[in-house]
Amino acid sequence: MTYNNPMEKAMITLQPMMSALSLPESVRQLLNPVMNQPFGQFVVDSRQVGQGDVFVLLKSQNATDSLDLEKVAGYLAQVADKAAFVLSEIDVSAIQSQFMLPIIYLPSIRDFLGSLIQTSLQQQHPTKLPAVIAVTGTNGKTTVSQLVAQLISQSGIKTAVMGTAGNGVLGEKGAPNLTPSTHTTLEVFNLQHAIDDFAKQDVQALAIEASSHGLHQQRLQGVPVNVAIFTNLSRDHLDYHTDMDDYAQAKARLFDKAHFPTLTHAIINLDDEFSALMIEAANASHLTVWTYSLTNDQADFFAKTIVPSLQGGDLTIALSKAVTPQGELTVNSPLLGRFNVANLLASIAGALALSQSAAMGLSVAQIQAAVPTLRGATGRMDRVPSTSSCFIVDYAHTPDALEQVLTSLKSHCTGELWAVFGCGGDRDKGKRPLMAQAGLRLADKVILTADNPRSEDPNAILNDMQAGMTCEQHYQAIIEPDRQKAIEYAVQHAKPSDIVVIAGKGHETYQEIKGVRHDFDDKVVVKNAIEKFGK
Ligand SMILES: CC(=O)N[C@H]1[C@@H](OP(=O)(O)OP(=O)(O)OC[C@H]2O[C@@H](n3ccc(=O)[nH]c3=O)[C@H](O)[C@@H]2O)O[C@H](CO)[C@@H](O)[C@@H]1O[C@H](C)C(=O)N[C@@H](C)C(=O)N[C@H](CCC(=O)O)C(=O)O
Ligand SMILES: Nc1ncnc2c1ncn2[C@@H]1O[C@H](COP(=O)(O)OP(=O)(O)OP(=O)(O)O)[C@@H](O)[C@H]1O
Ligand SMILES: N[C@H](CCC[C@H](N)C(=O)O)C(=O)O
Ligand SMILES: [Mg+2]
Repeated sequence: MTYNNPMEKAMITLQPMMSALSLPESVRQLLNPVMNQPFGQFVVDSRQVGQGDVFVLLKSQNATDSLDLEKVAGYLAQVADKAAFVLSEIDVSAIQSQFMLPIIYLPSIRDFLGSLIQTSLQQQHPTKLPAVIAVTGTNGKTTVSQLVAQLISQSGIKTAVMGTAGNGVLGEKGAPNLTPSTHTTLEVFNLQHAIDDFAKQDVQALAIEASSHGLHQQRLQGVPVNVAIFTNLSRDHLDYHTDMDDYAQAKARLFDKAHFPTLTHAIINLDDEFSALMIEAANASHLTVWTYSLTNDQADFFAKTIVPSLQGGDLTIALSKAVTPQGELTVNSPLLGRFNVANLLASIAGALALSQSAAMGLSVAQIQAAVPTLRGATGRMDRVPSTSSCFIVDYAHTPDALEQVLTSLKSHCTGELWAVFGCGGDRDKGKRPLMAQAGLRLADKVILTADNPRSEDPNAILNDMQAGMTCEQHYQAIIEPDRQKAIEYAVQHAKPSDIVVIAGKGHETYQEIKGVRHDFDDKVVVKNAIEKFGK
């Protein structure tokens, strides 16, 4: 996404924006020299800076690049003849004299950058921003954000969604019309512009995924979040976060009013061991906390009965008096998998909370009516039609997700359960053997293959996955680095009563090998294999 600044675009100044921003006095003073300097817009990438723009220079997340002044000098040289001035997170005093433009050092800029961008957009064309529900957690963010968006949209409220599977406004009957996204949580500039675009289209509600990277890097700063949802926390991203505690603290930021002053409600999964940390953060911010659970009848949203099937399940959900005097909700859910009952509870709670927070007038009855019409997110527990075996494309790419998926499917499987999956390159290596072990423990037949190797050697990733495997497990697993061949093998050899799950790439339409993205869509490959082998 790029936003050009055509010369005819009105120039603005910082001065009139000040009353809408709560900036520390020290920051205001630092900004004084450029307070009345006209500019076009804030831009965070030197390559996209147009004439008269402000270049916001951010520190790299890459440890070796983070203070590489030679690289930074290159970025500054690129904008020197164009930018009105520079706001820098990096101390460039050692090279500043090379450039004839004002450079203001603001090490805390991420604390207010989103608000700064949003206020500048508001100054150019005022809009009413949507009410926002943000979803964090290791697994289930895309699913919950899409479900909650559908529940709200079905009641006639114009709703948008942003996340891994794409960004867009929900169309009629709640079908999302998504433009592919570069990130689960966009970087601050693209995120604020996307929200501004939604506001211009009169979007009233927005469900957004908050990744731990996004929270840690403050990409969501300035997003007016009303309701925050926590799904769960399990091993992932320990290439980026130092340990599970650091990872959990990043997630907990979403429940802190110091970061999101517009928060009113927190929706928290009581079944997760990190729920206490999230509840603590929410309580410290005096939020209304609603919990949900599959096992604990003290939760505000409790799945009292679950009758699962391969088509979804019949549920009775007990609602606490703190939420509604209405008591119980009986629904038929079209979503496959026990964990999707948890996702549904989170979504129902989120929709009711957003309605309360932003006075949208959504009723429990409206939500109940919408549940049977819900569609799961594409590529999550997604059945590919076949006249024989059951083929499912799923996005499990963590040990816990794989375990949840296989456990759910095992209970419906009268034949053998197959799992075809790999692990992504340039991502947390520690999860590789854990994913393999989850597959080997729960599936009868396992095919280890490539996911997105990115810059890594696919065979090296497969070796990491096989670390610690016993002789018996080696016998149980087939290793096939070619993902298409792996899928075709499973489709060809599956018997009618078998269930085959192809996990890890879900909605993705590419496979990234040595930095190049090749067309690859698990659902298309499965469909073609079904045709090829007459399944
Ligand atoms: C680890 C990580 O999050 N990296 C992100 C980070 O990269 P970086 O700091 O290394 O970027 P950089 O290239 O050094 O640039 C630093 C700054 O200089 C600027 N720059 C850079 C080059 C240039 O010529 N001129 C210039 O001004 C950049 O715009 C940036 O502001 O900032 C970049 C720009 O915003 C992001 O694109 C990049 O995401 C990378 C591609 C990535 O793969 N991120 C993944 C891990 C991620 O964020 N994933 C989560 C989801 C995880 C999950 O849910 O499972 C997500 O939210 O998508
Ligand atoms: N509540 C849950 N608990 C455990 N596993 C889940 C849950 N919901 C979904 N999953 C599993 O995780 C996979 C990814 O789900 P989803 O895309 O909704 O998660 P996400 O948090 O958005 O992932 P990402 O970090 O890639 O954005 C699903 O395909 C399913 O296998
Ligand atoms: N949001 C996740 C997606 C992983 C999907 C999997 N297919 C892979 O490429 O590892 C990540 O960026 O870690
Ligand atoms: Mg996601």
